[in-house]
Amino acid sequence: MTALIEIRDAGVRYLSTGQTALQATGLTVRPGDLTLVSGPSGCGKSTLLRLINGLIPHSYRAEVTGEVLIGGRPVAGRTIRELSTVVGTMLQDPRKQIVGTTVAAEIAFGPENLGLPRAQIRELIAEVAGRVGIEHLLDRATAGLSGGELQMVAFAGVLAMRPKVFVVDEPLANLDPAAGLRLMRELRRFADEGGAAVVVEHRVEEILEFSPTEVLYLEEGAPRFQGPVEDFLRVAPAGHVKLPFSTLVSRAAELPAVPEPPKRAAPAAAPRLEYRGVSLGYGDRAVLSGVGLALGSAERVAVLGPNGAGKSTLLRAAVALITASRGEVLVDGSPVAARSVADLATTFGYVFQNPGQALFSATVGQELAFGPRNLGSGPEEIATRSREALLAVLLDEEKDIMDRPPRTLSFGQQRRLTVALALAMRPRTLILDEPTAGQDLWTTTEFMGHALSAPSIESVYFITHDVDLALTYADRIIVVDEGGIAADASPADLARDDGVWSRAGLAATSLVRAVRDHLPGARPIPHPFDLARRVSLLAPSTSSPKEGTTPS
Ligand SMILES: Nc1ncnc2c1ncn2[C@@H]1O[C@H](COP(=O)(O)OP(=O)(O)OP(=O)(O)O)[C@@H](O)[C@H]1O
Ligand SMILES: Nc1ncnc2c1ncn2[C@@H]1O[C@H](COP(=O)(O)OP(=O)(O)OP(=O)(O)O)[C@@H](O)[C@H]1O
Repeated sequence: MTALIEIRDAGVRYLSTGQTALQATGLTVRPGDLTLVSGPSGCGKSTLLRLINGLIPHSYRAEVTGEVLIGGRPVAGRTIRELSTVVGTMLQDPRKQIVGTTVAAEIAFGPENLGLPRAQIRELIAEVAGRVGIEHLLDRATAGLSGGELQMVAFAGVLAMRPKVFVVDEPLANLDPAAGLRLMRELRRFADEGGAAVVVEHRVEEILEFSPTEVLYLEEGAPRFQGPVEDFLRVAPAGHVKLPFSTLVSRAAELPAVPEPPKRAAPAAAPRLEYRGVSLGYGDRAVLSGVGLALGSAERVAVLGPNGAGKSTLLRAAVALITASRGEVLVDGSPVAARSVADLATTFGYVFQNPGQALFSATVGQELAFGPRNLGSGPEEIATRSREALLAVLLDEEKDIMDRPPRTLSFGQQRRLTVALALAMRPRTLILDEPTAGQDLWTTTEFMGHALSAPSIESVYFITHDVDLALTYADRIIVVDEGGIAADASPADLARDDGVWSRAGLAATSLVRAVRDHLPGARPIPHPFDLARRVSLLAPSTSSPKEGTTPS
């Protein structure tokens, strides 16, 4: 049987930086395969996908060695257009691939280019939208969709092209658990029907039930493990990929210990952010109504909820990116509308879901200087702030970082850069929309730890679909659903509240199940900051001998 993808001893060096991003990598994908690619942020996962879909060398200037065959034929000499009929790609940032102004037009775009008759296209739109659960969005403008909605629309657009192979770059970060499940089911079905899928994902636990055929684990651009998933679970670096809780417990001794960042008591009497009877929406689309909520100045608050529920909308109001149609939003006790831009910028460091919305300078150095310069900082002060911020997000050692154009960083590195931009303003509260997208577990733990230890930071409010991240980092979890605040509780109480959990479509991950089983009624998960503590607190009796080491 001809392999759909055959990569032999491939290497990639980007010409813009001279950096080798991939070396000595091989991969064979046959019909029926679902291949999982994992590895730390910046290890070369997206680079590998770009080799498969032809973006390298067509759209990125790069020196390529080795051999890449798609559908049995070398990619060299084939156009991206031709390759796109074989390989369907879902990028990490869906905004980069959506061309249709409405959702229906987006799904129709590929089939129209393939010259399919109108009636068939109409049927295809209905079928694909039904399969991925976006029928209700068909008439919507793509410009006004939430991050997760957009991701599913991009997926539907690719599905409608009927490719032979799907390559999907970190699909789960922006999706609520139900949508993630729908997407993974479609990919499995796609493979079972004779296609194949290559999925880049850190959240290994969530891919396991879809029986990946093979795992390729990259580190610093080279394969460190390649083989069956059962073997991978034994040797995978436990601090880097999200493994099932039982696997973590059995390998607790290997987990990195990261100290919990200091908490600074807040002298302020008023909450940092308060909503009094607040309604928010876009034009005549009401999203949230009658919200009453007070977030403290020294709290770590996670915001969970389904795609499109209004999580980003809620927090955008903190920095006046959206104005309440009713009620009042207060910052440190006074109306947000009355506060100056500079004042808001030093109160809240706001990090968008999509780095493209925040990065616009020619180099990382200019990007970092922009905010502090507007606050009146001089060159020395700017240099100090930039250095500190890069250190906090683990980008200080990246080659020639200050002179690099931001677009030459990996997606995860770009996301961390946007956190650095916020930190350079020395805000008191960080607001992070999906902080873990593009980040492996170790990077997340480290950079969240560093960021929260930054001297100015008193509190952090973060939006996430990663239930475990919310359980381990937050003091308090807020669930946004059905136009309002559906729950507001401590992580431990919320984990045990089966009602909210299923109503809001949250995933009962293996950690959630462990909380429910191991510590009935106790006050558990006292936001154990690091994994080792989390494991020891939840299952003190089960630490077993070290099994395997890092993959080799
Ligand atoms: N600029 C906009 N114009 C019109 N509607 C919008 C706009 N931005 C968001 N919406 C709609 O408002 C609702 C809430 O969007 P929001 O981005 O707050 O959701 P979210 O909970 O953050 O979702 P996700 O988990 O997918 O990021 C969605 O139905 C979305 O389609
Ligand atoms: N266009 C580019 N030009 C130069 N260097 C690049 C470019 N894109 C990525 N790199 C570099 O190549 C390396 C691999 O990047 P890649 O995007 O493949 O990583 P990744 O594993 O997908 O990361 P992430 O999980 O953070 O998205 C990184 O060091 C990155 O900085």
